[in-house]
Amino acid sequence: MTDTAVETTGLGRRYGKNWALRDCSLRLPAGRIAALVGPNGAGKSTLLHLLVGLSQPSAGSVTVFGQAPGSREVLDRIGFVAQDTPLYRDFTPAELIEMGRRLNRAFDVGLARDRLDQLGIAADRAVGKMSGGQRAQVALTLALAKRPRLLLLDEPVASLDPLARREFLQALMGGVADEGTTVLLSSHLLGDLERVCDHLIVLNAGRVQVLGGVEELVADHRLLVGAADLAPHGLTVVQERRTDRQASLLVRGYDPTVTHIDPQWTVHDVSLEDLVLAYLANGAADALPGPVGVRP
Ligand SMILES: Nc1ncnc2c1ncn2[C@@H]1O[C@H](COP(=O)(O)OP(=O)(O)OP(=O)(O)O)[C@@H](O)[C@H]1O
Repeated sequence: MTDTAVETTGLGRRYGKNWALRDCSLRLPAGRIAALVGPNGAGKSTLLHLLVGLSQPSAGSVTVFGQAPGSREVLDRIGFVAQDTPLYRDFTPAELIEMGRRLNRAFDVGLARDRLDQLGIAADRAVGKMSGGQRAQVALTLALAKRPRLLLLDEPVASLDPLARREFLQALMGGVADEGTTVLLSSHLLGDLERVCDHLIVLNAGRVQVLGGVEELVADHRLLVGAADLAPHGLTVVQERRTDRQASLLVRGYDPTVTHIDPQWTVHDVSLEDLVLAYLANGAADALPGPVGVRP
């Protein structure tokens, strides 16, 4: 038994000349709910596919619970909901549940049926005739019924309405809190992620840009606002915005006992959304474990 769910070292995946993922080194402790965030084309699906063994590394290495991805033993422990929730469209949920039971040794048929019942999703209707949101719920149900130790979700809530999204995330939280499941959840909906995730991975242009616990990261950043001509110096600035008179600086590692700022300047907490957007806007800044870094 290992307390590390996912570990990658120098992991890279290239398509032709282009690196979809480069030099990715990260560790995801077991039991965490991690947000995987980044702009379109940042490499999120590529990373998830490498973890499931659907794609092979071009460089570096990856382990899931200490083993190479793709083996039967590892696959038994992973639930994966791919982007656009591909399901056999002519099949009904009842048939998909039966297929899940035959393919997975630990498949929980009762859990799957009960969950669909609660959601009011008919077990005997072809999934191809369902709405995108209902299909997403069926796909999540099948993944949860595997009782996975690692749940990988590639933009699972994109097609859900706000109520369904909340239900989905609550079910996710409930399910994983009971079971201690590790979750890696790719999404563009930063507000949702802030509520459910305790760990953050930001990918930008194929690289890991930010990595760490959400609480620690949020606590380590501040927004400083004040007159532009009195702007403080010597701070690690992630993003700077200026008008003629005013400046606002999103900074990392601000310590009021060390850095003096003008009393007219104000200091504000940041949300996870502020933090992620600031890093994405400044591709040269990063917040990785280890020394504060600005890449050459
Ligand atoms: N099979 C493939 N063949 C060629 N290029 C690919 C392939 N899969 C992904 N890519 C490229 O790799 C890069 C990363 O793609 P990926 O799908 O991992 O991004 P993403 O972060 O999941 O994006 P999105 O948020 O749009 O889903 C993109 O430039 C994409 O065009």
